[in-house]
Amino acid sequence: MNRMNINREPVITLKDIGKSFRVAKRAAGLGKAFKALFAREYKVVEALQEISFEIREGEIVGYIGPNGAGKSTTIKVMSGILVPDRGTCSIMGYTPWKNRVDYVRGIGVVFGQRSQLWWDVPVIDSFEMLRDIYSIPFPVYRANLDMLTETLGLTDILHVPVRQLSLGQRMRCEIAASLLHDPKILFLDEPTIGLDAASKIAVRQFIKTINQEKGVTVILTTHDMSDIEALADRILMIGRGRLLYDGTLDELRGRFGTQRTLTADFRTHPEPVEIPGTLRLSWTPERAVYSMDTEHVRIDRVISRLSEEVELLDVSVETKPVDELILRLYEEHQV
Ligand SMILES: Nc1ncnc2c1ncn2[C@@H]1O[C@H](COP(=O)(O)OP(=O)(O)OP(=O)(O)O)[C@@H](O)[C@H]1O
Repeated sequence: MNRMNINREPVITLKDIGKSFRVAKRAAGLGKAFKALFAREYKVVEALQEISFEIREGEIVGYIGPNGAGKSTTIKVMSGILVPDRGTCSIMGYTPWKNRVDYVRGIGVVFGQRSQLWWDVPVIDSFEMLRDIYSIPFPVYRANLDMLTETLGLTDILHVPVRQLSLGQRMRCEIAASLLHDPKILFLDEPTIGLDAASKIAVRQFIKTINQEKGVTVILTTHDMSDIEALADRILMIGRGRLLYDGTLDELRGRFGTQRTLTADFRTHPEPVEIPGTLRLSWTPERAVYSMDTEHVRIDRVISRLSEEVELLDVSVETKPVDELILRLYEEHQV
């Protein structure tokens, strides 16, 4: 994210948004299932409970949480697809579900699990239809199409029907489709789901570019913490419908920041070495991995203690990977 691009005024403001769903209870057993035919029982799922946050223009925000936490529901509310039960939402001055026709001209939405492209026609035909739907002036459409074709590498696939595309190719087309009308805000719901490593990197790079060069504000839900690490330095974490964390990745690192993992390579030494104050995560005759809290034990002491026992060839020290930090946060909030 380019901090210079960030405007101080919030472009998105959610206040006390709540949404519940009434879902039919599944009856267990034949007798109960038969009874349920006549008297359906329902339970209420509190998908969102008093969700409040602000996002400023130019930010890239990672919206994370375990399965069923309420991420997609929030994106649906913010993109005007779903009306919440309570609370207010103002995005670029619009209430998404009230001024939907005007509002959608300013936003782009990509649901990784669902397509906005027409399945049986070539990609370019879907793009042309979107040009009509959004009444995009021809010069704007042409310029955006050229830019998107080049940066997302679409030249060879524009004339292929969507159903023949690989997942990575389709996702690049979905992202292009969401940006043809020059939206100021982009909602991405799991944009890298199922993609191979190269496609993930390409998608991430592109998101970064449009944020930096066009100032597009990006809200991204993902289960892939490398997406978060590569793109978002602000994280909103939701669990069981409640907002549980709002902070930067660096703040999160700082919170669990004294944890380190030490990996040592050495000449063959089959017997494991215990080092007080550390937890030995693995030991093979040539490699050992220890974790430790640097508040309680000094790394140089651990290394010198180890070198008394083995002939060290290489040592590396790492902070906890982001995946682990997030897991700790989930554990802390019991979600
Ligand atoms: N249309 C619906 N009808 C009934 N329940 C729903 C509906 N949509 C969502 N829910 C429920 O609301 C809760 C939040 O769902 P949501 O899809 O927002 O979670 P999520 O964080 O996006 O999860 P995932 O990571 O699994 O996609 C879940 O308990 C889900 O079952």
